[in-house]
Amino acid sequence: MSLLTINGVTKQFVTRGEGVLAPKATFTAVDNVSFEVELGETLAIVGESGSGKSTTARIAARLLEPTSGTVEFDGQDVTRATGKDLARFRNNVQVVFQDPFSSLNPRYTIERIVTAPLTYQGIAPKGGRRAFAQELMERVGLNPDHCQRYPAQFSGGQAQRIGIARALAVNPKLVICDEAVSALDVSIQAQVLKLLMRLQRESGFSYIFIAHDLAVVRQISQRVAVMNKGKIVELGSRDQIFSDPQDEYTKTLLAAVPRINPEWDRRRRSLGRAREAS
Ligand SMILES: Nc1ncnc2c1ncn2[C@@H]1O[C@H](COP(=O)(O)OP(=O)(O)OP(=O)(O)O)[C@@H](O)[C@H]1O
Repeated sequence: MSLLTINGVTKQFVTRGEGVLAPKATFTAVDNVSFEVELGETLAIVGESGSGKSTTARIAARLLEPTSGTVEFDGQDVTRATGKDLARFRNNVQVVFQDPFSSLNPRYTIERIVTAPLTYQGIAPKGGRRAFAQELMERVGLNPDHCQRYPAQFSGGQAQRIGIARALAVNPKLVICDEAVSALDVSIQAQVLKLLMRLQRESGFSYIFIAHDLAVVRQISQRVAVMNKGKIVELGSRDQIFSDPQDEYTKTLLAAVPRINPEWDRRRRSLGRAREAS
């Protein structure tokens, strides 16, 4: 049985009308999308800007209700779950967003931020909040003594590690990474990717990994869904998608990946390391 099943999901938005030149209209952002995520796997969703990746992710996380179709988690239909059922689902499905700073309250200490998911649910960690926060910090490769600091005292890569620590606090079964490494420098990106892969090996949860960057997707995913204009045009194993794409749009997307100049990449990496160290 799959962990998550997205079944024929469609999401329409009604755009605000602005007079006769731009009348009110219905826009289909996600169009009859279906896929499954197995426990322990990483499914990447790729596609150009506006193709519907984030809307699909938000529906999968129940941050948005679909116009039609269903979302099943662990065999339960959670499409319109409320109350305790929704709370249980939210425990199991965590989201890591693109901009780490915008999702961390600048006025809260890291200890308060990473333990917030427990606070919402009235759970008191056994050894106390401080020890729990310190353990999470260690798991994501941050100095546990820094848990009394504030978000502004961390670099972008470190802030994203804090976002990941917060997601792990409730022991989720599925983590949705929505462009989670896109805002980071290449070398920091590589470190965070390594961290995400290590955490998955340790805890066995699944990822839905949304990204523009196909090199990143190739590194982390086992299966890839390609979206175009709200539809999944192709879904297959990573190797099939990258070595033997069937759909014309997938072929175009792969052909558009720039070739990296090794010297330029080396410089970017050392610059990134220097920034992270400072
Ligand atoms: N709340 C909303 N109201 C109206 N239109 C929306 C809303 N949210 C998203 N859209 C539109 O739906 C389409 C899909 O957006 P979505 O953010 O899912 O795409 P995306 O593939 O994630 O793009 P990006 O990579 O740029 O984040 C876009 O055309 C977007 O403008």
